[in-house]
Amino acid sequence: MIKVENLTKSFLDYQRGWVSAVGGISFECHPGAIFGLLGPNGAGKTTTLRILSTVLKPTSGRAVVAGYDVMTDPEAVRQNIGYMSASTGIYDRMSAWELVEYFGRLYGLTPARLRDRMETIFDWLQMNDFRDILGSKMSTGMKQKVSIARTIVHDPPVLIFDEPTSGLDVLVARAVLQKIAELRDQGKTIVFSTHSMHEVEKLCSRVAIIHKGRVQAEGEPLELLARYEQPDLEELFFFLVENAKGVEHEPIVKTSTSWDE
Ligand SMILES: Nc1ncnc2c1ncn2[C@@H]1O[C@H](COP(=O)(O)OP(=O)(O)OP(=O)(O)O)[C@@H](O)[C@H]1O
Repeated sequence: MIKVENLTKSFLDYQRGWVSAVGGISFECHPGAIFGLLGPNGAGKTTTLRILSTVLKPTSGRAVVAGYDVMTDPEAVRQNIGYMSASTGIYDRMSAWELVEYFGRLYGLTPARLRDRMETIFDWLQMNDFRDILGSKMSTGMKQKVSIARTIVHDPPVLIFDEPTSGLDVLVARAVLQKIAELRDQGKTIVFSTHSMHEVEKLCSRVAIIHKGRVQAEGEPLELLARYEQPDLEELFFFLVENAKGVEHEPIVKTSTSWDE
């Protein structure tokens, strides 16, 4: 499961001073459930997910993923998650099979276990027709399937998807959402970020609406509509964004051209 407590992250940006990208986010997500982070551009979704996947260190607060603290046990966290970001790449000169195999080896799977996992995944994602196609020749839909395959090859209990349908046509997006729902039904703990209220309605058992680095509301979608007396998620979203409280940017305290990554 995932437990996030009062997580914050600030960056030093030489034009804006200290930017508080995440200003005290808390939530929990359990096995067999999908937790959605819904927010506009710059809300702090990617930063939160990058902390959960140990790419970034938090400024303060705590995040426990699959039983391991991201600060004190990042290696164990990485073994237990699959993280798919917008830049989860496909290599032009590797075939679908070679790429997934390569990531399986990086995760330390034995040859027999890796072979078994790959046969299962290639069947499940219907990738057998393009096993030997190079990345440079793949369609967007094929690439997205390979990205999912490389994310789950080591069968991690926790999956983190950063805007997994961004830039996809409706057919490919629908197929991706269907597979995420099936992973949930297999008992995975899933957190994903999106701009799409429709995706939240379809998939998420709980959602945090994030704006200006803060959780503006968190709960079950239907319960949130009742709590804020809004007719649908779209109205709720605009209501919360219009009334959002944010984290103020602190003034520049020193000059720097480096970003705190
Ligand atoms: N490395 C960095 N240095 C400085 N500021 C950063 C850095 N990374 C993110 N930010 C700032 O933090 C804020 C939150 O960014 P983040 O990428 O987490 O938002 P997001 O919700 O994922 O948005 P999007 O939907 O556009 O990806 C933004 O103001 C962004 O400019």
